[in-house]
Amino acid sequence: MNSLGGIRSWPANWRSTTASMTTTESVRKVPQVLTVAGSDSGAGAGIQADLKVCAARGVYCASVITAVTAQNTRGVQSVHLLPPEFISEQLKSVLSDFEFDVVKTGMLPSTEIVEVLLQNLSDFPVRALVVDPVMVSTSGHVLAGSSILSIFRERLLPIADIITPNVKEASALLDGFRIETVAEMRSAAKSLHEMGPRFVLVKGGDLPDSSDSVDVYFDGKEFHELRSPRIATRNTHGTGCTLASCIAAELAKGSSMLSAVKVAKRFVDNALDYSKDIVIGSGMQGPFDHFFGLKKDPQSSRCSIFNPDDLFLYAVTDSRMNKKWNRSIVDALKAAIEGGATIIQLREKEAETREFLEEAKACIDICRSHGVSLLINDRIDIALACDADGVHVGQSDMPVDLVRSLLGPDKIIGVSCKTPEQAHQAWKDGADYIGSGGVFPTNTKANNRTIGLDGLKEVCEASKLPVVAIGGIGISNAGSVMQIDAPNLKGVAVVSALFDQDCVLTQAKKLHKTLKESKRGI
Ligand SMILES: Cc1ncc(COP(=O)(O)OP(=O)(O)O)c(N)n1
Ligand SMILES: Cc1ncsc1CCOP(=O)(O)O
Ligand SMILES: [Mg+2]
Repeated sequence: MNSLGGIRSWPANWRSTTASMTTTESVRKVPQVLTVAGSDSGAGAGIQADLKVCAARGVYCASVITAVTAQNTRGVQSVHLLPPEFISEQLKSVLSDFEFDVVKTGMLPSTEIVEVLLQNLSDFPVRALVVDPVMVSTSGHVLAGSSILSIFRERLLPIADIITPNVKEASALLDGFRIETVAEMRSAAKSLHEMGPRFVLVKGGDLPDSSDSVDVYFDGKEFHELRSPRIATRNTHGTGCTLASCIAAELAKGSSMLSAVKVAKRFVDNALDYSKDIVIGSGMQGPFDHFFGLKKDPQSSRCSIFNPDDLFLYAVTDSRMNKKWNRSIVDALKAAIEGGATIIQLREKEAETREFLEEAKACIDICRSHGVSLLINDRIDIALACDADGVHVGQSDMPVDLVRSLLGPDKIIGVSCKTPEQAHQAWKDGADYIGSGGVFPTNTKANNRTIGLDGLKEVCEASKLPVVAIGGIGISNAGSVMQIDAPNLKGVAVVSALFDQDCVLTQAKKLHKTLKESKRGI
């Protein structure tokens, strides 16, 4: 693991060994994951889910099968374990050939199978290990009994980079520790962390009586509660395998751990939402569609991992203000994020291209390590060059349909709109959100027409996209903005309220608190 919780780097010579096997000059390394798990004949979970999510996230996935299950949407009818020697043959075969970035484990149903895995991981060290301690199927069938608990605790967990138990699995690993609240999930995450994994994600999907699905992430120092609204659907078979494999895929592409976890959670939420009404099989646990990102309808075709709730406290940077207060962009961003900023836009109106790019790269590192998206203002070329999470463009910048075709389906695109017509066009052109304002007069952007709270409301009502309000917003008036009656108004974007201030951290915290209180009051 590197300092951001990403994965270890390859030895300096890996590229030359790979290059020696090809006749072409340039070698393109494809991110690679190995899944070591059980086969699900219904293809909703297990190896089949792992292969699908990795393919959907642009990562190659090889598979070592530990057990073959006869299962469908009604449950598990039968399980056949493969002989440990043959599992070892599979492991040797692929580990001696491929250069996996990440190994992900799922169903490891016997001590002997864990032993052969450990032996092979010691013969062929890998860069990162994601352990999904699969024990019971969604339908309640035991897939790995209590006999595996001690080898998990003593030998597998200590070498894992992250473990992803649900509450039942966390409880089993902790000798039956009762987990019924988020506070108990936190205690469980802490105790599991003491067993050796570098990161722990306790999944709260099965927690009784909660309207949100809350997962608790612990890095040994800090907890993060990752919340998303529950999606009413029967099609949840394979969510655990998908989440863990998506984490593995994102790590393989170079993400930090927190960022990988956030992307994976969002991927699962989006897949569940997209597939909530599909009918496959006659049972109670249907599979979902991992390829929602490839669908034909332009509005549903984007494999977007954008979460509109991220617009809650949108920090837009300003280099003149940083100069005035004598702080670096990196320090300003760190403070804003620590104070609660949920998305960042790098708005650089003065820098030369080279300087802007260097700045963007430094900011990307900070944002990725905190799992916060970074968008670039105006400059599509800079966004492409630094692989930012997206861009924000205005009505006189590059047209949105062209931006979408240049950036592809995954990137976030925001568009400034002052009128219902512009909002409709932004949606048609494939934007993800609208920035609407100036709501109040501002000194930050010259000659900017103020639309007021009424203008904002009119845009929100016409918009099929989520909206963030901008312009002259600060602690004193953020409440009045959030209280306009518009469910798609997701937050406020601010420049001077954070960055033209003595202490960015204090202002961010105060504004975050104000926004939370006004949201509660709605
Ligand atoms: C979130 C958000 N909303 C609106 C804007 C303004 O964009 P634009 O109209 O292109 O003006 P400039 O920022 O480029 O001056 C924004 N940047 N962010
Ligand atoms: C970029 C932008 N677009 C519309 S208003 C504005 C400036 C917002 O700055 P501030 O939050 O300091 O009023
Ligand atoms: Mg612009």
